[in-house]
Amino acid sequence: MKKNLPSLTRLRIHNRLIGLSVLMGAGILVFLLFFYHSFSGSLQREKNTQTQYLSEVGVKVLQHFQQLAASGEISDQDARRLAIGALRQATYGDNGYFWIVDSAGTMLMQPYTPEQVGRDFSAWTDSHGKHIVREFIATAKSGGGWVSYYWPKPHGQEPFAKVSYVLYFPPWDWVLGTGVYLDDTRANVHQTMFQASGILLALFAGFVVAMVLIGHYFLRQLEGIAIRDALTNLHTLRFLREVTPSILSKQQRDSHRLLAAIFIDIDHFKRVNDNYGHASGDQVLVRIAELMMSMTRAGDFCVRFGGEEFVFIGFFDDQAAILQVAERIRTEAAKLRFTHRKTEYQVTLSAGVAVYRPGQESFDELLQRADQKMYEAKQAGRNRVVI
Ligand SMILES: Nc1nc2c(ncn2[C@@H]2O[C@H](COP(=O)(O)OP(=O)(O)OP(=O)(O)O)[C@@H](O)[C@H]2O)c(=O)[nH]1
Repeated sequence: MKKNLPSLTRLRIHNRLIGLSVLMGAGILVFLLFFYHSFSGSLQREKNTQTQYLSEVGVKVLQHFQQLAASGEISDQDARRLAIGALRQATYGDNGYFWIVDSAGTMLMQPYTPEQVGRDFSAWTDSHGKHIVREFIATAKSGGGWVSYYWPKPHGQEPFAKVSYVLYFPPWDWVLGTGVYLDDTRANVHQTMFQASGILLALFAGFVVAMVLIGHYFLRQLEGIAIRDALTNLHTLRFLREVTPSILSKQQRDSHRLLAAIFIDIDHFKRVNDNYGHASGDQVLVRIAELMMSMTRAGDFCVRFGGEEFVFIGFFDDQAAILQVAERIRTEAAKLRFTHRKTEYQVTLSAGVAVYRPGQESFDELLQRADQKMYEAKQAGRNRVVI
């Protein structure tokens, strides 16, 4: 009999592991959705803060040149020209740039559409009909802030949703703005999400592999506990219950062979414990178990049924073969020599044999009959096999 957990138990454990993995996968998906939602929100806020910060830097550049003019180092006209020149060069990010209008709505600087410079945009509306330049001026003059509108990207015609941070520079009566296109932010979110999902999926895969390996390890440990008796290393009664259906179906497949149970009980075992101690009793149990195991062939197996009761389950060609095995276990057991503090002692055992009657009885009834035969062996004087 293979040393495996019964298939039903294995199936249950596997189903639980699969269920756990599916649950974890769903958890990761929910986490990714939540992450996507909160990350796109916070990235948008972060980009908005950046545009504010850049506008403030832009105003500092204006201040710098304005102060040079105020100190007389350069003319006011040169200061304005140099400031515009510096900010025209200062592009950032994917499609970021500075622009400047005056408070009358005239475009003073736009790096990508220089033909617009000098034109009056005060009445200009974006593709959604919004008077954006008026809003720039009003927002900037009231302390600065963000304005949403539609504007083409550098080197393009099609307008895209954009958010600009606008600030007013009173000395020159200029409005300066910086901005981000919302779809650029979204593209950033998608790229980051793609990377994050890759990392998470790799971690998840690693976790599943680790879980399978750890699960496999504990399964092996459990198999050992559930299948084998700790003292004798024989199969447990629980294991016998689990494999009963497969024993019976094997019997149906090999119906020409006899399925037999040999019920074995050590005679006067209580005396061994009483006379030589429990550890000696354990030693006897271990040696008898080893003896039984040595008699097994492929398909047979031995079970520790109770304290000093064992069952040998096997398939045999005929009744003589069953009796031969039962007798060999009995006679070989009687030859075993045990010692306790230089005192030598031996044990005998009684065995009851029953052959399965297909269609007439259950497996439990087979065991009961074997037990009954063993009882008869005890009654008849012990150290014998009864069939
Ligand atoms: N050492 C040891 N003793 C055990 C173990 N399990 C059960 N026993 C002992 O086995 C003994 C069984 O005694 P009984 O049921 O009276 O049977 P017996 O003395 O073998 O007498 P018969 O079966 O009538 O021949 C008890 O003393 C139990 O304590 C075990 O794991 N180790």
